[in-house]
Amino acid sequence: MWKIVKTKLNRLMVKSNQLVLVRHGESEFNLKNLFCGWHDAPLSAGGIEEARSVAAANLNRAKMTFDKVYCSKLCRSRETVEVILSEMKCSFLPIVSDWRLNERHYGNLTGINKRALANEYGEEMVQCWRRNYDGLPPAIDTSNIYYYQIANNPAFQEVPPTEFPLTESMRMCVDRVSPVWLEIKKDIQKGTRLLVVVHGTIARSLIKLIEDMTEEQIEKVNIPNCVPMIYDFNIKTGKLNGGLKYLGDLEYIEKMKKKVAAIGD
Ligand SMILES: O=C(OP(=O)(O)O)[C@H](O)COP(=O)(O)O
Repeated sequence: MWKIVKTKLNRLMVKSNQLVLVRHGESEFNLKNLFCGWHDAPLSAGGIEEARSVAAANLNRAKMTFDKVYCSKLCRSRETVEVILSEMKCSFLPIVSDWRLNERHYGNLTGINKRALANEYGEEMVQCWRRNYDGLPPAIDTSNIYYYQIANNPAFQEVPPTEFPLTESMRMCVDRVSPVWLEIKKDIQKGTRLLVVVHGTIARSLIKLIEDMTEEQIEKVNIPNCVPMIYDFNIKTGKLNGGLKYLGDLEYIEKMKKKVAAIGD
């Protein structure tokens, strides 16, 4: 007991605390270049390997340790957490899975190939749906083959019916993520070391809130799968000590950012 109190006291005396953000490993929908959103696609074999050899390996190499993990209700986020914790030998850590960290709902674009959509509507329209802060895909309806799977997913039973989205812009995502960010920030200021494993748009929403970025700035940010992103905070003020740091091979990270930014094949 005394040992735990002493460790916590030591941590608070250190005066700074780090937050690690990770986008989940490649999902089967990422692999096929399909809009995914609230569809519950599992990790691909490559995604499981990324969680092991990119996320966990870099975290182990940097000797990172955690007290608590946040993830979404989507299995690609949870599966990534499980691989990382197993590789880091800390599967005992508490995991908070919160529906408000689910990926942006891609509306009726869910399940559509990005290149096929660009061929039909043009690249500019597709990039507007993907990255414009107010880009709002058409609402999902029963003509979408994933409509019922999403509506009836038992993992989403905690979502209040009035808040269950049919489509979302990034602005709407930032609004839903904001209260979770305040909870995360409280943990950071208590000295709790956090790993947050989420999705492309949710990581971008958190980055916007953390760095107080403008809409134009966040539209240009693209998040590679499984690359740990680290922020250092002053515990007392809650303010950032410096900017975002990526863990891993910089050439690989730049290549993967470009891949995510592109519409793909
Ligand atoms: O579900 C998605 O995000 P995720 O793979 O991070 O969960 C999106 O389909 C990613 O596509 P985008 O990069 O065009 O926003």
